[in-house]
Amino acid sequence: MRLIFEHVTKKFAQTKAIDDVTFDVEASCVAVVGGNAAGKSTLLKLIATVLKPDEGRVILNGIDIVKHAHLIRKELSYLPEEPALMDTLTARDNLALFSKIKKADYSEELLRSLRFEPNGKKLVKNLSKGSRRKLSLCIALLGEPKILVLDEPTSGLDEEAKQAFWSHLSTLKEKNVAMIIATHDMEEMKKLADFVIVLDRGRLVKIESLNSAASYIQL
Ligand SMILES: Nc1ncnc2c1ncn2[C@@H]1O[C@H](COP(=O)(O)OP(=O)(O)OP(=O)(O)O)[C@@H](O)[C@H]1O
Repeated sequence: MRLIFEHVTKKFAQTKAIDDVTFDVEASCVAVVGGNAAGKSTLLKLIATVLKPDEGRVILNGIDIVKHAHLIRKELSYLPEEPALMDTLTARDNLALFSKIKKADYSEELLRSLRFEPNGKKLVKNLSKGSRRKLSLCIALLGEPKILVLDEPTSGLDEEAKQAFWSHLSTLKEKNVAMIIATHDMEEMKKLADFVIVLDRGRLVKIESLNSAASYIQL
């Protein structure tokens, strides 16, 4: 994956959530880190084409994603920090519904690999935070997307589920799935990521390579 940010700014009223960010990375897996309100979720939303920049361009694999959002949306799956689930349906019904929307069946193997055992009768609104997270992850991974944009994917997961998830991502990386992940789980991310992008109050403060095979140009 090649991801280019060219002088990208995104404002909310007076707040510059992303402030003149510029980088050019070629990598399979990019970690986005920073403290609260650093701009991580906003950066991911720009890549997922949920938001448009006020200034600048975002180019993903040669495509200007503001001009051609529909092309990127076909290949990309986005897990928001607060995923929208159908609360009044069961987990299985959610999986069936999102499978239809994404035109991709879910497999028992996927559920097992994320340690998710959906309870037949419970409605999603009554599930624990961790179970809701596992369900959201299963939905995000439906249909074998080529690019994953994941916002705090392991938040609320227990240790076993976290390990299972990182190991699943590692397998996907071997299958050439590209990933951009905002996380506080840096120990695990260091094993997976080729680059770490560090944000602070909307500014790019550091971009660090963790893998000599990956490359970047900070313009
Ligand atoms: N929809 C919005 N309306 C107004 N301000 C927003 C909106 N989204 C983000 N912001 C502001 O933009 C800044 C960056 O927010 P963002 O959610 O991108 O940060 P973050 O690094 O993901 O934070 P956290 O780790 O706390 O989730 C914050 O000051 C936030 O209040």
